[in-house]
Amino acid sequence: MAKNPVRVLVTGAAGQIGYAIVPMIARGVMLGPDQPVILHMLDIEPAAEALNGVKMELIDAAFPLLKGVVATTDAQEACKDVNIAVMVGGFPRKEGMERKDVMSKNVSIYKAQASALEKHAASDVKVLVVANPANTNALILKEYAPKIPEKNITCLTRLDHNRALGQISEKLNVHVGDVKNVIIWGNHSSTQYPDVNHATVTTSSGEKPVRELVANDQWLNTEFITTVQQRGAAIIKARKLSSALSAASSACDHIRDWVLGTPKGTWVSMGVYSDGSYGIQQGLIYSFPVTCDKGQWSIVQGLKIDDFSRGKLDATAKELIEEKTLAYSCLS
Ligand SMILES: NC(=O)C1=CN([C@@H]2O[C@H](COP(=O)(O)OP(=O)(O)OC[C@H]3O[C@@H](n4cnc5c(N)ncnc54)[C@H](O)[C@@H]3O)[C@@H](O)[C@H]2O)C=CC1
Ligand SMILES: O=C([O-])CC(=O)C(=O)O
Repeated sequence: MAKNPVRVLVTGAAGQIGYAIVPMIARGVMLGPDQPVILHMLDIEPAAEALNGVKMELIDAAFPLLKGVVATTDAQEACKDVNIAVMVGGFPRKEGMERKDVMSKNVSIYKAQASALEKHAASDVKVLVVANPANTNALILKEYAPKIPEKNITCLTRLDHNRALGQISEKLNVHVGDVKNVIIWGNHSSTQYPDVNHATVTTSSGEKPVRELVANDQWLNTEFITTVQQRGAAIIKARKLSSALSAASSACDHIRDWVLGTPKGTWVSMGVYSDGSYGIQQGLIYSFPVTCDKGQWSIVQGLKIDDFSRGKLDATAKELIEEKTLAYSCLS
């Protein structure tokens, strides 16, 4: 029997990531090739015409799984009965703007959209915040939508995770699909800590630790980390636009694994509400290694954290605490 359609909201749908992600969702990349979807697309009034253009293209693409499209500038209408919400809409930093100005605009947007989601979305809606500052926007959304379970509000660090897999694959000249269990700890910012201490590569003679195969701790502890931390900036420099196809693809990976589960023996990175694991204070949205089963994520426990890693985990937590303080000062 055919499945009932799942309603998927994409905010900022007329933007770059929006344009890349909606055809992926309509093709089953996010929820599977047998899962019909109804797309809800939200953008703001100045982008209404462009948003309608995206809707026209979705109709023209004749996707068999796409059972309906809602394209609107009304947040309440956009959020109505949605099961999945991918929050991409936001205010980008413009020349001359201070970090506080960007933070102020975005936390106000996320406060308002939290209320629309809480009132109108399905009670078990799963939320993924992509727009920057992603962790702090997600935290604000959580605080202002108290009826949405905190476990249902996450932010995207899967792009950083995939970037780390990509760098190891390039370094070792192995297929990216054979590399697993890297970790992104902390903030989706340049303080994030890409950690390979538990990562492995599947080889013809079994699974081998990445550290052993790379055999270059100097590279792993310096250049590898900064390359992943700075990859977003490198893409902006090269494209004069920020990452869109990789961000869209990683957002699909995030939701797919969350809903359909992670493969046995594999974890992924997700920005989730800290429960105090690994000494990270509660009350932050922090990226941890997680496994997913039956629509629920769980933080991977018991990984050994050496002194080098401890310092990095704490430094990115410190930045998130500062962002949280700044966000609240913008809202007060
Ligand atoms: N977490 C991650 O890994 C990544 C995050 N990003 C972030 O994703 C966000 C979107 O990036 P792009 O698509 O490249 O930007 P973009 O500027 O092309 O698109 C953003 C869209 O959001 C819309 N928007 C603005 N305010 C809105 C509101 N209140 N409600 C609904 N829509 C609204 C804009 O009109 C625009 O269409 C940015 O904040 C970017 O920094 C980008 C790449 C990776
Ligand atoms: O900095 C940006 O706007 C883009 C971004 O988050 C990334 O590519 O990781």
